[in-house]
Amino acid sequence: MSEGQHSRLATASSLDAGDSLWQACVDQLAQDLPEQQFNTWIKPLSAQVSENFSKVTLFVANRFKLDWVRAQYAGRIAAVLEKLYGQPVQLELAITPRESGVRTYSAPAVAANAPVAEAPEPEEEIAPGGFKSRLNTALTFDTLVEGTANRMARAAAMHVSGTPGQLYNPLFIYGGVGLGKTHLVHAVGNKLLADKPNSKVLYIHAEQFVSDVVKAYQRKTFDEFKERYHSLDLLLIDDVQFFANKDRTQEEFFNAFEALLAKKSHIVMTSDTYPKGLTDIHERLVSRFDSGLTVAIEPPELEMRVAILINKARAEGTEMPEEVAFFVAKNVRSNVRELEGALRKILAYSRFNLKEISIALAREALRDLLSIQNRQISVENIQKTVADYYKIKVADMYSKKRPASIARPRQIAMYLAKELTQKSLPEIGELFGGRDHTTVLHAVRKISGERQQLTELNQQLHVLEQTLKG
Ligand SMILES: Nc1ncnc2c1ncn2[C@@H]1O[C@H](COP(=O)(O)OP(=O)(O)OP(=O)(O)O)[C@@H](O)[C@H]1O
Repeated sequence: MSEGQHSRLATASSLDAGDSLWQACVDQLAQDLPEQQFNTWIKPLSAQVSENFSKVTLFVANRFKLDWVRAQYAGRIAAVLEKLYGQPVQLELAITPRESGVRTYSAPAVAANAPVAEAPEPEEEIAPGGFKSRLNTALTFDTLVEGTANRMARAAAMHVSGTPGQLYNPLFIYGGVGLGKTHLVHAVGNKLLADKPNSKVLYIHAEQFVSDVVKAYQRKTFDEFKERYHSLDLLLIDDVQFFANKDRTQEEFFNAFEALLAKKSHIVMTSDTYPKGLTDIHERLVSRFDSGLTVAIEPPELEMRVAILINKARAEGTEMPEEVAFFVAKNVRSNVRELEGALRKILAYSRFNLKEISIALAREALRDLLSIQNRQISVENIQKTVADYYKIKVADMYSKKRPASIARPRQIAMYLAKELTQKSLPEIGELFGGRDHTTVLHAVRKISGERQQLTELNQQLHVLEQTLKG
């Protein structure tokens, strides 16, 4: 890299780099701290990073929080910043000025299933007439990379945003954490508002709906509540699994649901599981969830992960070489949120060290993450986890027995071994009692084909993958 490139990096991107440093720190803390602590104390912080990154000022809402963050977290935050930056960083805490003109960086929404009350307020789109849609305008179809994993869900969502109230009502989108469900529903709302700005669109997290019901109940304002919800053209509701065990909420949602469908308004829902997999939700609601179109979003496949990395890096003003994207995509497999975290670490690392992005740099920036992965996912671990899950003996993974009750879990374990480790087909065959690589290939193809067709198998694989990834 030339001298000129050095100074360009150091100056032109110093604001972005400050942003990246703080975001990388937040990502690390999200992994290190219990979710509750992270959401309460770290996520609401905003940071101001000095020009040369030697000083970071954190802004906290009030004196009480300032004292608490200083006592409980300042040391830890400083240590993470130092590790990321490679030099000691001076940390200061301050109370957020009321009319602050300073540019600060807020924590991104990194933690899964964060309680809505503590989530950062989304940018609110005020449609004519003053209706607040609560949409995040950054989450559009344009910024959502398409791949096999989300093709169907994306196509259905596109269709709904173009002609709401007709086909696929309700649209029920399900999948594991960080796979883009929230992004997709915001995209539906943003597209509809772009096409028809007078539409009444509302995005709401299921927990917020629960809390609206509780408030309406306490304040006896059910008429307003009903008017608000029943008058919508498009209701986007995220994470409906949170309705479990909330009877009153389920009743109100049922009413809203019926009212909206009757007037041909559209409902788009997301959940971490398919409707019949939901627990503690009334049957009449579950059957309605399933009465339109139910589509899954799968974990992104390799090519899609590569494309996501390259696109997101470009959006940050950086070209990520394809081989680096491939290296990262091979190693970070579980979901898009983790990919984003890995990308932020790499960008921050490259900016602070004034080094171009390469595989060596990515390996260095992600060393903690890679070592955790290498430690956790081994073929032995997969065999044990799958055997436990299907209640067979680990020894059956190597045995020659063929009854379906044993052969199938064995095929599932082979499939997972191919998916989650770097081992080749012959190596996997060897670890499964010296089987031929064609046997492994057959298992991998069979299970991945069936996974597309059989919801129950897909669900079991999701559970196994989550378990193995820790
Ligand atoms: N296909 C994609 N292309 C680009 N960005 C994506 C894609 N899928 C997900 N993302 C990004 O990944 C992050 C996580 O996605 P999102 O919050 O939508 O996940 P989710 O499925 O709703 O997860 P959770 O269940 O944890 O809420 C977001 O920043 C989102 O923009």
